[in-house]
Amino acid sequence: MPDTDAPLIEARSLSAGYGSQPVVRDLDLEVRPGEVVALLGPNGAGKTTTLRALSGSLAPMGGEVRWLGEPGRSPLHRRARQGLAYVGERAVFTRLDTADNLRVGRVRSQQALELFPELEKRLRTGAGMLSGGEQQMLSLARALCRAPKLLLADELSLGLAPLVVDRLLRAVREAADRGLGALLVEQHVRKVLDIADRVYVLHRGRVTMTGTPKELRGNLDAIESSYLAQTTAEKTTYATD
Ligand SMILES: Nc1ncnc2c1ncn2[C@@H]1O[C@H](COP(=O)(O)OP(=O)(O)OP(=O)(O)O)[C@@H](O)[C@H]1O
Repeated sequence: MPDTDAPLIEARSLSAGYGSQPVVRDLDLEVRPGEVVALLGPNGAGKTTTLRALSGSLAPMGGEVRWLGEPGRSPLHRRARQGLAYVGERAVFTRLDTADNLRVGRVRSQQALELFPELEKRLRTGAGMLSGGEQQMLSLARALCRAPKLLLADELSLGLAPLVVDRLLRAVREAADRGLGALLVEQHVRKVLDIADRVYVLHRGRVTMTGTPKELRGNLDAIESSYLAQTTAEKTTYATD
């Protein structure tokens, strides 16, 4: 009998990067069905690189990624057919209207509207004219309505208003409650901890903390100040350049 709780995706001692330079080193991480996992860390920590290596769009430099229990590399398009959804920057066709964006994504409008009724009055609006939040609802609807097994999402809420962030995160939580596994890279630390089951904190390419949100709550200030420290360090570097 198949193990329904088996990890959808697993990284074991994963190293990944660009050229000969690893950005992420010795990373162990997994996502199981029904759980929302948050991947946190300051700018440049290697979060996007991790997602790219997990998705199959970046080859590991060391260690391995197992997708649906299988080791070895398969390209993103094949993983997509097998149930992996990747939502990065607002992935909408700006010259098409909302309804056509859904059609191209092979999603029925009705199904998308059940997820985000807000889009109903925007079905005939060009996606380029939608607000950032509406564009991200459209991207997420296209991903979730195809009933993926695993969602990898890179900063879903970048630059969006807090209420819209809540709305998007709630949609992911509800999909996870129906069996989706989700790995979310998020800058909204406190908001994502409200919906996450587990958290990994990445710093300079290594996991520095992992646990449940409850276990990490005591370290929230340290996590957030590592983001600020990064920003301050960058500013300092620029100032002395
Ligand atoms: N295509 C690339 N080629 C070379 N180096 C890259 C490339 N993409 C990212 N990097 C470098 O890898 C490091 C980690 O970047 P990555 O985007 O994974 O971090 P991140 O944690 O997602 O940060 P951010 O929150 O700023 O997106 C950075 O130093 C970045 O400059």
